[in-house]
Amino acid sequence: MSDVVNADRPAASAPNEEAPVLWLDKVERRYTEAGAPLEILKGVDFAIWPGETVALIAPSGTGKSTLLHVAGLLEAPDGGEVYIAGKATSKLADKDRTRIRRNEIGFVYQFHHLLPEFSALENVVLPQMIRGLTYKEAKARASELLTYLGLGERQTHRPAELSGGEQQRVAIARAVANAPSILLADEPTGNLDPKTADHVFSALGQLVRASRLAAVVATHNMDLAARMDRRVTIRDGLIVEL
Ligand SMILES: Nc1ncnc2c1ncn2[C@@H]1O[C@H](COP(=O)(O)OP(=O)(O)OP(=O)(O)O)[C@@H](O)[C@H]1O
Repeated sequence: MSDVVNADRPAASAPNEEAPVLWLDKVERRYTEAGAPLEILKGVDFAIWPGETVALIAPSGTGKSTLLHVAGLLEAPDGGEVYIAGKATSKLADKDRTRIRRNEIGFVYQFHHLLPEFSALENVVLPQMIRGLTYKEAKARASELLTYLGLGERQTHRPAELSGGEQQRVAIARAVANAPSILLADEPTGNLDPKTADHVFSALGQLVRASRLAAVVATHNMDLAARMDRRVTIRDGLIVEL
């Protein structure tokens, strides 16, 4: 039980006693540049609870992507611990970390990274089949999600036949296809015009609330950030509430 959060709760207090779904406990991350260490995260403490949305607003180069990569188990921290649903992840075998990432975490990037030769529907079906669902099951869920996001009539279109906002909504459907508990988004509307960004952001918010996802969204858009539950920044390698 030593890897389960109990006495050692995160400093931030939840509105109720529910455990945070993601907790970064004194997380450190450094790179080496020209032989010199570059300290990016210097002991980050950050927790987020189910159903919560947090905007991460920080200047370029301060470590937003690094933070999302570490939180999403794509990169290991150099110090500290990342807890997902109360479970410490740093000492897990690669295959267990991959399983947690696949089951619990959805990613949305600035550029959608959809597979160009597949339809919108197939792009949302594929991650579910990788997880072990049958095509029929995966298709039903994909179709339901795309319809929910206003793409019911666009399911058979390939990415190149969709607008930027539509492509990004497909990417959101793909990110949540396996019903993760955490959504990590890196500038998900950064590539869109303001009106389309607003649309995509609304769709994202609706989905997050309906599924009680915990969402961390890195954005430079203050209007969109204002619509989230909390806003944080990275200052001197630490997360600070705004
Ligand atoms: N693999 C790496 N090796 C060396 N340095 C890196 C590596 N990845 C990131 N960095 C450096 O770490 C710092 C933080 O990078 P990161 O991508 O997390 O910033 P960011 O806040 O997301 O920036 P942006 O808003 O421009 O995307 C930058 O100075 C970057 O050059």
